[in-house]
Amino acid sequence: MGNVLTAKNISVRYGASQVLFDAEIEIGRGEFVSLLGRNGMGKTTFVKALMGMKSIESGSVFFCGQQVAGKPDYVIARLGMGIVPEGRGIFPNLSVNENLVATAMQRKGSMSTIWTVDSVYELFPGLRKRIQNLGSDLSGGEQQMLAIGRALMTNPQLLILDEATEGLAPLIRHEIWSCLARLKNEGLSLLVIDKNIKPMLGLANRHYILEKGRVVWKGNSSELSDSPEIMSKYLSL
Ligand SMILES: Nc1ncnc2c1ncn2[C@@H]1O[C@H](COP(=O)(O)OP(=O)(O)OP(=O)(O)O)[C@@H](O)[C@H]1O
Repeated sequence: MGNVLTAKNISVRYGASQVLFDAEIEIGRGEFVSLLGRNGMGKTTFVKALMGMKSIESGSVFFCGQQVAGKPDYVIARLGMGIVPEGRGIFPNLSVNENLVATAMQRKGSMSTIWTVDSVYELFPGLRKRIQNLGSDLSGGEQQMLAIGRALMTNPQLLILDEATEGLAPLIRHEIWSCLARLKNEGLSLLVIDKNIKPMLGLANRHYILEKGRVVWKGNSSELSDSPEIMSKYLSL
């Protein structure tokens, strides 16, 4: 079926300092891929470069069969790249319902579900109870669910999550992982940045490790599980 995303030779700098060096990633349709690495290794920057939120110095990004490198973020989003950003990015002064409606794109994504406010509330029943509450009134876990719901409302071809379980209680984290497992089972392609390696080993098909802006390792979950030296060298595990 081909890849939903193929990025090659991605180099990015902030002013004088280069933070990505020929980074690459491939995501097959329906694949769950993780992007791993310690703090400050370039994961968020890589995702921003793929999304058109950070300009790239060189490299190519094929998304859904189109070259999107250099295109603005709203064009790439419209093609179906959805993001749950670090820090969640919800509107604090809009209600839960308004937050969801704000990103809605009624179209067929890569899943059998066409996401509407109702299907998001069915995925996260807790959010339905908070329908009229402002974004700022929600707990951290509820905000995270709302951020995922917002991204699903775009009916994406690829969903990217940057540290979606950070700072959440174990039970809520578990709920987020179950949600991602369900989305994967329904055929959504996912790219996930997260520090919790154990659930990632269970869920992800393949992994990429970034170290100082370079992809230093890639492989599947059993290869990573069988490489304790890689995990301790690059992930401090
Ligand atoms: N806006 C910016 N201006 C200058 N340097 C930046 C900027 N954003 C990030 N950097 C630098 O780029 C490097 C990569 O940062 P990035 O946030 O992409 O890493 P990360 O792997 O996502 O880390 P974290 O898990 O801490 O978010 C770091 O050295 C960081 O200090």
